Amino acid sequence: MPDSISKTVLPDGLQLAYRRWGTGQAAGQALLIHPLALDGSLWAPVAERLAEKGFDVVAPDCRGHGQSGKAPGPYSVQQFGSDMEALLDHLGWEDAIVAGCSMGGCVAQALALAAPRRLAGLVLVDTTAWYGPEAPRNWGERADKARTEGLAAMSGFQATRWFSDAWRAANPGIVANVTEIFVANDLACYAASCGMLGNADLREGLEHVTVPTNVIVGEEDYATPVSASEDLVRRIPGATLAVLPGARHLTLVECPDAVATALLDVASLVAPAPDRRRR
Ligand SMILES: O=C(O)CC1=CCC(=O)O1
Repeated sequence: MPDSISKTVLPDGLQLAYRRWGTGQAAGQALLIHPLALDGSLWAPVAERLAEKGFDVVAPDCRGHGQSGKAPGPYSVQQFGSDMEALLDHLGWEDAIVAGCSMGGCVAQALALAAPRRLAGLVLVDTTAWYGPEAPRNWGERADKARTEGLAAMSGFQATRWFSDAWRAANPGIVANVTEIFVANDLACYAASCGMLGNADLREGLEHVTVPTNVIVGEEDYATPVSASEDLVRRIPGATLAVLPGARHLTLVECPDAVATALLDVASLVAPAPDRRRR
């Protein structure tokens, strides 16, 4: 369980909710950004492992998600990234190791491009820099399906995208919890988030990322396949790739040990604070 659930007010007046583990601990600071139509609670298994190692960990609910304000769209990954920067300001964190899964990975990249000094390290989990030329149409169709059929009708499709067959069979309670979070989404915010991903293109500028970066992906991820992670590794100087055998899209839930290890590995490469300030 997180130590607390808090809210801050963003510059446009919207409330941003966040969970925090290991409050004030000094081993490092980690900001964890969740996937589409889910919330910061998805990071709990990873956050608990980091807090056990002395990290101060925060996982927000992005705008339009979870307990954060339901601003109308359109949304952009740049807006979500600037929300994260406002959260860092609120926390008094000059920088943090920033990890994002799927949509959260796109937001983490947007933050890295817009405000590179706010990152001490970067961990990109089951994500992509670009969903490809068909993305606006594909994500538009996903939003239309949600509007016409409702999110509950999509939950079976989502569960098979999120988790491997064996893991779903072994963990029905967790699958039910994640599905419950998905189904509770505000439809307009879900559609705006789909539109955001359809338009997201973070490819330009990733060659300038200088912080230690780990990219991690499930071997069976067909939402953001291994090739998308390989592309990230080609673009980001010095980035390393871990492919998790047998796992699918939500490795933060399916393989929390591996994802926590990816964060700790990045933390071990982070320069001391005075050197980071000089960047
Ligand atoms: O495609 C999916 O269903 C999964 C997904 C895409 C973006 C995200 O955050 O989750």
